[in-house]
Amino acid sequence: MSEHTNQAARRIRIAAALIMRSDGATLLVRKKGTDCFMQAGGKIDAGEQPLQALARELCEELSIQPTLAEFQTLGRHTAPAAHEPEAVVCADLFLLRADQAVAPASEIEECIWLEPGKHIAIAMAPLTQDIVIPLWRHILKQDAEKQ
Ligand SMILES: Nc1nc2c([nH]c(=O)n2[C@@H]2O[C@H](COP(=O)(O)OP(=O)(O)OP(=O)(O)O)[C@@H](O)[C@H]2O)c(=O)[nH]1
Repeated sequence: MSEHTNQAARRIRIAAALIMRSDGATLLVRKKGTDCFMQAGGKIDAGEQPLQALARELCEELSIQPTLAEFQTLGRHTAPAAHEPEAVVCADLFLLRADQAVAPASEIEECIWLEPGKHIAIAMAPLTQDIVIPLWRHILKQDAEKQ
């Protein structure tokens, strides 16, 4: 008899931010000991709502404290996890338009602002590369059409 195995990928539930400045630039972070850039945010703790988790992570990682009303939901998205080949991240993604200075803290080693139309050669987590960057470009296009 053949043996059937069900090796569903482990799901990591996170809340993550697409942070945009008024000039259209978007913020990516690199965590300590890692080599790829990703969204600010992190795991949703037991009993926490995604937005609550995100607000906590942004305060810890970037020293910013937006009000919950400043976030706009961008839905739930799944992608291969950046550093864990057997896992996927399932992310509640939120848009935050913010011009205040960010101060990387906690586990964040580096932050970069990606500017529209400028190419920077950096490694990105799959969620960022495949989902967030296309969403960012879509939002930039919508913003341009409104002007
Ligand atoms: N924050 C964030 N994590 C991501 C993204 N993409 C992605 O694969 N991940 C992965 O999702 C996991 C999030 O865990 P984390 O370690 O950043 O979250 P945390 O600060 O709440 O974790 P900890 O309290 O366990 O240290 C990591 O394995 C991270 O590599 C992303 O865009 N943003």
